[in-house]
Amino acid sequence: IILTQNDASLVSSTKYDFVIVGGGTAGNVIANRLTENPKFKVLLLEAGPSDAGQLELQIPFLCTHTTPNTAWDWNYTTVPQAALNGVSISYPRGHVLGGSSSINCLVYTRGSKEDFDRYADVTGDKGWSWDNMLPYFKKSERFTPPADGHNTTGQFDPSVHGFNGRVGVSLPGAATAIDGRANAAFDQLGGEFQRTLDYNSGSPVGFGWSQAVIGGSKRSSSSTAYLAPQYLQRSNLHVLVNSKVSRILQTDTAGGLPVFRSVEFNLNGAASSTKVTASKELILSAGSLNTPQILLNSGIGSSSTLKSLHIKPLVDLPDVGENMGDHPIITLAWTVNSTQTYDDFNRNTTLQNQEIQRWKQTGQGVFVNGIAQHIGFVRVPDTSPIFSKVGDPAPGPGSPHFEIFLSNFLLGTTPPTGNFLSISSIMLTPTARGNVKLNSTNLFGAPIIDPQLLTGSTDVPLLREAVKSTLRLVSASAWNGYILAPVDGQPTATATDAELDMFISGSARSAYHVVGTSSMTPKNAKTGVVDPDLKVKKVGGLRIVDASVLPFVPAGHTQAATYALAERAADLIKADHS
Ligand SMILES: Cc1cc2nc3c(=O)[nH]c(=O)nc-3n(C[C@H](O)[C@H](O)[C@H](O)COP(=O)(O)OP(=O)(O)OC[C@H]3O[C@@H](n4cnc5c(N)ncnc54)[C@H](O)[C@@H]3O)c2cc1C
Repeated sequence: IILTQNDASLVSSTKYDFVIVGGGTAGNVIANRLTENPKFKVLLLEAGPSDAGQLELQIPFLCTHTTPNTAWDWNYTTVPQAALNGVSISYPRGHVLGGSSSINCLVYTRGSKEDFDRYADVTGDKGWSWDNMLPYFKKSERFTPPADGHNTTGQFDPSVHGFNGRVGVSLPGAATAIDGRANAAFDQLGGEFQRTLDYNSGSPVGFGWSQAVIGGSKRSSSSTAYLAPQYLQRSNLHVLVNSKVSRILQTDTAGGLPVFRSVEFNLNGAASSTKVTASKELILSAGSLNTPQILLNSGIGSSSTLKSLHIKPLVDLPDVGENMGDHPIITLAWTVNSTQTYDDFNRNTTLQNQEIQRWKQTGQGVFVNGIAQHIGFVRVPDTSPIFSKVGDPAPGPGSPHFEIFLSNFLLGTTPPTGNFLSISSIMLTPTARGNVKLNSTNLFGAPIIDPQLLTGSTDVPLLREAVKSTLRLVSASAWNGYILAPVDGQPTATATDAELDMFISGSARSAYHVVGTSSMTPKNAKTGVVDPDLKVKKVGGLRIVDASVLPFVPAGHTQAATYALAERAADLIKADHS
């Protein structure tokens, strides 16, 4: 049941087996799976509001309207980014039930087999390998016919998908004016643009139809999927929204280790805090930025840094908040000779409202689609000079270095007139590592976020390859008569590397795929924050289950990996308490 402010005393007087901090992508999976056992009493604490009834969170096309500067976003900003001409960039995170899965851009990509095999290698736990994780991808997924009911034969590989899980995943539900030309361009050019049946098979290289977290015509989030009414009816699940956890507290000592099973939270911004204690485990699922913030505020982190902030160090774990990995993204755009793009739906509120009515009444139309119709993954050849000094940052020879996706509109701020095609590239194998730290003047306010985007030695060269590849894609004759001109200031095929690099430093941003700030390392390793079973090192009673535990960002948008890791985590937790 979703509790209200009036139920605070019920929470204080209930004995919970598990308390989960953060009702986001991963946290709701854990809440759902643990309460499958009627003997477990679970409290889920979410800082943001409920997502119920919010159209912008439900309509796939409106995903770009959910952030920044909304009540559903933590509205974070990074520190100035040296490789981005010193600008501070907006860094959204979901602040609502469902977390970032309620506000993200819905793209469903898993990464490569080798990403997961590398997780297994670096943690010493084969459980994180692709072969072991594929059943968890399938367990979380409910592959669903697209809204327009078109024949999807040959557009995906059913053998790698789940059809009975929780999160709806679907191919595009409305055809767009660029579909035919995009497919023709892939086929004309071949090579790096070769098509693949399904990039979610573990071997992503190739281009195909986009897959998005859409069930029917609606966004499928961890809230709509894992906290659907039939699960919220469970009497052993209490969900408290508008409840911001400030820190966790040591409850006792076991086996020489401090045990942390209590949390302190403030309901609806109240000045006084409430405390609850889990009898079995506390699970932090506050995401890659807030999980380390909570740990640090609780005295778990680098002891010397904590001392300098006048926080009593309780557990020395210097890697808390370090090892941050994220994907840089850059979007190119062209004006096009068509009135069939989606730009008018972004700039004209009358048209937008008409389309919202159509979506509500029929579940059809433009708004059933997310941001991309086609997605492809490209691997830079092994012989590239980029790799000659430092080697290939990809986890293996079957993994891509960048992703390209096509949008039938200008992805970014829509100008008053014009029709556009956008092609965005995401550099998938960053070696830059950033960090998140407490803000010394406001420990519980926004943390200091520094992803250090594009500062790894192969980062700019690989993003430059992505831009070159995009320029080759638009050179296909399939676009003749359609693409008119690049938008102002954008490089063309004759640009030098120096010109491309200038464009990159002026235009690259984050794809918001931040991971790694509570990294998994082998049991007994001196580095890292959690063991491969996601238990926090050097303490008892505490696990972390969210994207922050992934030691490397996978070659894909990060929600699919987060769902799968949370599904496995739920099994690990259940097994420990069976
Ligand atoms: C704008 C945007 C677009 C994206 N687009 C895509 C995409 O298209 N495809 C894709 O796969 N991935 C995308 N991502 C990334 C993906 O959504 C995230 O990697 C993933 O959802 C992270 O899941 P999580 O469980 O780690 O954290 P989250 O889902 O962010 O959950 C953390 C939850 O904890 C809550 N919380 C935090 N601190 C506290 C506290 N102190 N007390 C109580 N609760 C707290 C938060 O409010 C939130 O609900 C996008 C992300 C963003 C921000």
